[in-house]
Amino acid sequence: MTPVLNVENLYKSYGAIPVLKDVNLAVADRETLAIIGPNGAGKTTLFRTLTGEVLPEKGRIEAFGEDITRMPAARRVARGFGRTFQVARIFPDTTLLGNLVLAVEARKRNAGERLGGLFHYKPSADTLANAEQWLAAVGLGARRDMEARFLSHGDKKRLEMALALALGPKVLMMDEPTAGMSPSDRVEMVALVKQIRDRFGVTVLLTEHDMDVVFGLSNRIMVLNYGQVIAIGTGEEIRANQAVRDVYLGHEVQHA
Ligand SMILES: Nc1ncnc2c1ncn2[C@@H]1O[C@H](COP(=O)(O)OP(=O)(O)OP(=O)(O)O)[C@@H](O)[C@H]1O
Repeated sequence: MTPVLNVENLYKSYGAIPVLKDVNLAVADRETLAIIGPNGAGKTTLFRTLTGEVLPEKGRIEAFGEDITRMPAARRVARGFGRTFQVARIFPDTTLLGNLVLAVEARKRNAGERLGGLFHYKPSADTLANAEQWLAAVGLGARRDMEARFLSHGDKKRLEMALALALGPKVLMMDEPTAGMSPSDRVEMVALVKQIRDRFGVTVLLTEHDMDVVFGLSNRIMVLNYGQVIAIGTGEEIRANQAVRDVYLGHEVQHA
């Protein structure tokens, strides 16, 4: 089966400093893969080459069999790459429902549908129903008329997830989905991601520092160190890997 994502010999440097050194990776359909490693290992850079925010100097990225190495980020979204950010990107002064209406309409526009004019604009019943469906999917249905800025940090991340889902992703890319969250919000986020991926059949790629989240969510884990892949495997394999223990997990993993 063609992998959802196939990365070959990806190389990126900033000035004289190589940040990704010939990274190879294949991600299977519906897999959840976490990219971990010490600070500065290149996780965010790798993530951004996949979303299209950073262009590699060498190597190739294929998605669903198509070469997307130089494809702009917006077109990747239209190809099925959804994403969330370390700091949730939402529309703070708009209601939750209003946020979702914008996302649903963006998807329709991507699909070539014509929407109403700028003046006298009113979302269609279909758009509203869709928007409500996504809010409900992340557990925010009851607060549809609240302005987004009043949500807690954890709920802003839920809203952002609904925005990403409303664009119809096949791959959901999450940059530190639990950054800055309380332990209870983290547990809820893990449960939500599991529920979403099983219900909608999405492939999930994430970077994350919290090892409970990483081991709790992932089918496979990739470990980067100084821009090189030092290990890739299941949670058990990664826990048992001496090189990974030496550079990253240390004694922490013995308690995980
Ligand atoms: N735009 C840039 N210009 C110059 N150097 C950069 C740039 N972005 C990242 N770097 C450098 O590239 C290296 C890898 O950074 P990257 O952010 O990808 O690491 P990371 O593994 O995500 O780290 P962290 O866990 O701290 O987020 C670091 O040494 C960083 O300082």
